[in-house]
Amino acid sequence: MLTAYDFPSSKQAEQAGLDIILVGDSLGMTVLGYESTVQVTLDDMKHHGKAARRGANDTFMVVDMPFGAAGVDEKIDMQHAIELYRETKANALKIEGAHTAPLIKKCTQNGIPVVAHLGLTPQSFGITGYKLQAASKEEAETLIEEAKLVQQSGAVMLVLEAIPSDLAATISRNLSIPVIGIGAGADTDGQVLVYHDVLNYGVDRKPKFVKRYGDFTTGVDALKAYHEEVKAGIFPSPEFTYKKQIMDEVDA
Ligand SMILES: Nc1nc(=O)c2c([nH]1)NC[C@@H]1CN(c3ccc(C(=O)N[C@@H](CCC(=O)O)C(=O)O)cc3)CN21
Ligand SMILES: CC(C)C(=O)C(=O)O
Ligand SMILES: [Mg+2]
Repeated sequence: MLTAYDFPSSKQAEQAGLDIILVGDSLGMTVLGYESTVQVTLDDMKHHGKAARRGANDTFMVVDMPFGAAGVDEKIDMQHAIELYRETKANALKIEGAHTAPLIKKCTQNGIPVVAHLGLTPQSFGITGYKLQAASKEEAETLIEEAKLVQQSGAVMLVLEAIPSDLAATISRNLSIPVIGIGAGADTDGQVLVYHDVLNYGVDRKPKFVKRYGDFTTGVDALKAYHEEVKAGIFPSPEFTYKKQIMDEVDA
């Protein structure tokens, strides 16, 4: 699983054969320049989800429910879920936190597949910070119970973020649904990373769990070359110019 947030990135993910595209609310930080995912709105997610779908019609696409849109008031949450699912043509919605178990159940009953997200849930960074979760025995036991709860509530998949790898392995073994890890070690059923982290594209922090497979910072060199060539009169050369044909016959 890889995040993608727009038409070209989802098209690339589909061309690369990724199994699942996640239109993550991390888009707030990677493409909108917000300080956290807390600024991301339902409209942001609809806008990007629709664009991502247009680039990848044949790939399973998960869209994040943003901060404040889920886990607050079940009636209103359901309206948000229905709108987001319908408008983006997502295959599933992802919802953070075990407190949303009743919403997972309601969505499932109404035909919306839900991906649960436990461990580090970035929408709660104000409470938890961005750090390893479930590091104590008590917290590990709580997380195991929460994972069972979201599965029982109907979740079709679980994302586990920033937890000890042995705990993630145990949860993956104990659940029947696929478990996708990020910063959760090698023993989950799948992995997810953020597009901009994988390609080193405009991100300045690198969490421990990020491996870079490409380097989009070369884009800056390309932009410099373009700028220099225009200033030096090198671009546009004849090969990039439409031919002269009018002015020979025009009185000016
Ligand atoms: N570009 C990007 N990649 C992500 O993986 C990501 C986002 N954005 N935005 C939403 C959340 C936030 N995430 C984050 C953000 C920061 C750390 C981080 O700095 N972790 C530190 C550990 C800090 C500590 O333990 O005190 C690290 O070095 O891994 C981790 C996950 C994961 N998600
Ligand atoms: C990091 C993944 C799991 C996510 O939720 C996101 O990209 O928003
Ligand atoms: Mg997210």
